[in-house]
Parts: sequence; structure tokens; C-alpha cells
Amino acid sequence: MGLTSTNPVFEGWRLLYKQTCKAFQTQSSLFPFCYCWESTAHSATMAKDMTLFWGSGSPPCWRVMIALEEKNLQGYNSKMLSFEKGEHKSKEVAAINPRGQLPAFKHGDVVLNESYGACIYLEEQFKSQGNKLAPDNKAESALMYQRMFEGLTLFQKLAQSLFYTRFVPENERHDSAQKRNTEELKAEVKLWEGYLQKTGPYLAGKSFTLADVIVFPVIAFLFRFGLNEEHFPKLAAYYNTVKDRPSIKNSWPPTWKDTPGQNALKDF
Ligand SMILES: N[C@@H](CCC(=O)N[C@@H](CS)C(=O)NCC(=O)O)C(=O)O
Repeated sequence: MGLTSTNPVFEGWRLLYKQTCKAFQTQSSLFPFCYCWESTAHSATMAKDMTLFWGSGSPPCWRVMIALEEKNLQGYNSKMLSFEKGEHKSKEVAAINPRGQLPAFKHGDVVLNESYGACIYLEEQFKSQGNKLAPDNKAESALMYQRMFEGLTLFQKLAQSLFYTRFVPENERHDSAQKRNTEELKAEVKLWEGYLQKTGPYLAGKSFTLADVIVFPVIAFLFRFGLNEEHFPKLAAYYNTVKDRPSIKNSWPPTWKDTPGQNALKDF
């Protein structure tokens, strides 16, 4: 329930304030203040009935957090869980996500466990709140969806190469398979370098969209694992610009802040 539904005094003030904002819209520097005031009150109300269970450094979790920040939905119930301690297998996660995976996200009674679904849902439900993340233009929209879903392949190839020993039991491992996975990841990363060269500065062109919300955490993961900035200058420029965006800074994986990265990808 919103702040405005039953209280006539508040409703009167709200209408007056709205009209004042409208009047200021074109002529006054006070407008941004009015706008922020409204969207903050609104987002706090909307975000209170949202819950996110997440794990630090997980790209699927991080993208949902970025979407929440971009849509000005700070103030949701946020609970960081430890994969190492097996907290994602707890009953409270299973109640939302029977796979015992993170993210586990709930908005009121609506459950969204798929990170892509949660990001698209947030943009759809809060279209005019926070930053617009889906372009109206047909070609830009198509490119956004294309890059978003190609992000699945990038993440899959990353996981297959970097976590080969985690996913494949010892007696099933082959050096040739590990080598092939590494080559496939390298070719995939080159593809993304080319995309940015052709249609940057963002992943779907001139503006920050859901493609960036969704794929940036995967690109950040590559650099966390030592991707060489000199070999991939477009990806590096993209990474270094987008990482300073408020939504990214505010949701940066806490466990990355005080631990060094790794260098598995330094020879790429
Ligand atoms: N399809 C899910 C995948 C989520 C996912 O793979 N989460 C991983 C962390 S990155 C997880 O919870 N792994 C623990 C497990 O599977 O037990 C999404 O994109 O939201």
C-alpha cells in the first residue's frame, strides 16, 4: 500500500507538490529536487516489499542488484549469503528457489529466481522510475536483446574454462578438453572486443541498457581473473568507464573489495 491512499491531508499536499513540480519542470532548478523527493519516497515504498538473497561475486546476483539500483529501488530487504558456508542451501532460500541457487528474489508474492527474468521484470514494472534501460528504437532494442542473450554464452564459456576442475570430476578430466575450453573462451572474448569496437561505447550502442546491467558483471569477472587490458582495449575502456557508475559502485561485490584478483586469464 502506498503512502497516499488513505490520508486526505497528505493527499492534498501531494497534489499541491505535484502541481508545483510541473510548474517548475521547465523553468526552475528546483525541479530535480522535487523529482528526487518523489522518486525516493516512491521507491522506498515499493522496495520495502522486495527481498533479495544473494552471494558476493556471483554475476547472476550482481545483475539483479544493479537493476534494483538503476531503477532507484534501494531499501529492499537484502541478505548476503555465503556459498562457502553452504548458506544458499538453507530452508529460507529453498522456500523461494527450490534449486537452492542464488539469486532468490521476491517482490510481494511474486517470485523471480532467474536473474534475466528479474532484470527484465524490474524494467517493465518500473518503466518510468530511475534510469530507462530499454530503448524504444527498434534497432537498438534488437541489439540489446541480442547482446543480453549472447551474454549467456559468454558466461557459460567463462565457467567452463575457469571452473573446469570444479565442475568435472577428477577421473573425467582431460588436458585436451581444458585446452579447448580455454581456446573457446578466448575466441568468445575476442568477439565481444569486436562488438564494442563496432557498436560501442555500451554493449548495445550509445546508451546504457539492460544488456549492460546483465553482461557487465560477466565482463568484470573476466578482469577479476586477470584479463589483459592491453590485449582487449575496448573491453578495458568499457569496464573502466562502467565500473564508476553509481549503480555498479553501490553493488560492487564486497568480497572483491579487500581481496586480490587472480591471474588465470593474463596470457589471453
Ligand atoms: N539461472 C540462474 C543461475 C543462478 C546460478 O547459477 N547461481 C549460482 C551462483 S552464480 C549458484 O547459486 N550456485 C550454487 C549452486 O548451484 O548450488 C540465474 O541466472 O539467475
